Amino acid sequence: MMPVDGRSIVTADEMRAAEDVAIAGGATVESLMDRAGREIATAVRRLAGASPILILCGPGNNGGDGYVAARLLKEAGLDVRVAALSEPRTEASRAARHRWSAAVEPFAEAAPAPIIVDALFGIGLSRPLETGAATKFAELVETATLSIAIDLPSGISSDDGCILAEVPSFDVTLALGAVKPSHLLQPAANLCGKVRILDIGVPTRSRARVLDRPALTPPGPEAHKFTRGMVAVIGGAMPGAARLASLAAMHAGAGYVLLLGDAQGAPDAIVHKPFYPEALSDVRIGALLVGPGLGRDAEAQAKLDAALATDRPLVIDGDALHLIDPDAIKRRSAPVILTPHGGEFTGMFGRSDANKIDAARQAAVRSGAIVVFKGADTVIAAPDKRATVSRSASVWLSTAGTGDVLAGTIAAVLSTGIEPYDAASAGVWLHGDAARRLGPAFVADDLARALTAARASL
Ligand SMILES: NC(=O)C1=CN([C@@H]2O[C@H](COP(=O)(O)OP(=O)(O)OC[C@H]3O[C@@H](n4cnc5c(N)ncnc54)[C@H](O)[C@@H]3O)[C@@H](O)[C@H]2O)[C@H](O)CC1
Ligand SMILES: [K+]
Repeated sequence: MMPVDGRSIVTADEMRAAEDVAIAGGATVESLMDRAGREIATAVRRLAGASPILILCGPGNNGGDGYVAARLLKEAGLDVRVAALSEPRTEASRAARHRWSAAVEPFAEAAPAPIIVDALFGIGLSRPLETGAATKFAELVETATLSIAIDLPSGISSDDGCILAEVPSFDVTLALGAVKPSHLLQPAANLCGKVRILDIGVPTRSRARVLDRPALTPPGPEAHKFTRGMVAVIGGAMPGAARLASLAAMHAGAGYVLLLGDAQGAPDAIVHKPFYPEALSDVRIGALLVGPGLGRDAEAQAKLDAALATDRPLVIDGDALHLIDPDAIKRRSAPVILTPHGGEFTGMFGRSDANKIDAARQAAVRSGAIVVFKGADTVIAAPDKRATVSRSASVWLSTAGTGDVLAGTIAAVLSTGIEPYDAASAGVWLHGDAARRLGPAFVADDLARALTAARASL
């Protein structure tokens, strides 16, 4: 059972293509299923101990994996029952069913068990479970002491984070071969519990990955405040937001933070001046941040235009996202990172039918910028189609000012001169780690200060 951080995210089609490559290389569906079943049995044994197990098998190869695992767990001496939703319909799952020598209970009549293993549907789910089956399924999962989904909780579609019918939430999901988008994208991700990957011997390729702990180096002995990174934050109508972003930039490791606006109450370490456009052309500025609390009036627009006119790397957040034309960003030669939440994203790029990963990619291609599409399932995408998805963030991040903190954090990392996509990813990681450290009910100021500990942990 492998943790998911840093691993590739593959769609159902990419998984099937990987399976085809393995089969062209000499594997068979049966051999892949045997391997998957063996890995599942080992994982379930580790998780379940000696408790009685009920495995729910569906008609496809997900069900086939369930029959193989059931046989191996029974051979290992465990108390295992199988209930099937219908007869197996694929050749491999029929063969696996055939090798299960004990009874197969009708699904509708299956008695509960402490351990439930869901092998009803995996990446092949194409429509919601029928109402009766969905109700029975929820009952069995909810009364179990431990519920384990094989590949995906049955009822969620693999690639878009959507829940097709009411699906109970699981304690553990064992992703076969690789994580799929719905293990990370909301609302489906919330039903998966802990996600672990089982190696089934099918190598996968993808340009999408799960966010991993970044490799940021500490300052060297020759470092000074400007080589550590200088961040300039443009203040506006709501000065608290820019102050918060400045505070975050300091705690995320910037060497010098210049706040161009009202700095009342900000720490003395933050240098402050009234806004003047020429200040933005200082060649020592490693990252310019515009947007938090900027306002949306003519003055705000003028400040944004001044920022866009410089050749400094730029983070655009909050109000500035409402003022900017995404197609205009492409004309800039220096890097741009956009940090929209859902509403800002739709406002800028319109509604998209694509999943959140592809929507962020399309926005990155259109704007030529790195797009940080925020949420509990933040996606970072680059114009070259690289994408990184953050594991579910702390629910306590849903409080005022945390977006300003993220923007300041990303600006701090960007100011050190590292590649913008890596800077955005590292910023998202530091922000999430700071939130994890704080636990419940923190305020954005605490979050900014907790970045010191997050940064120190790298
Ligand atoms: N990808 C791999 O390398 C391996 C995957 N394995 C496992 O196989 C499943 C995918 O199997 P597949 O047969 O394609 O799909 P499912 O088992 O998810 O089920 C599809 C099956 O069910 C029918 N169906 C779809 N939705 C419903 C519904 N709501 N109600 C009733 N019937 C439905 C559909 O028509 C099909 O007949 C993957 O997740 C892994 O678990 C291999 O075992 C190992 C290699
Ligand atoms: K399943």
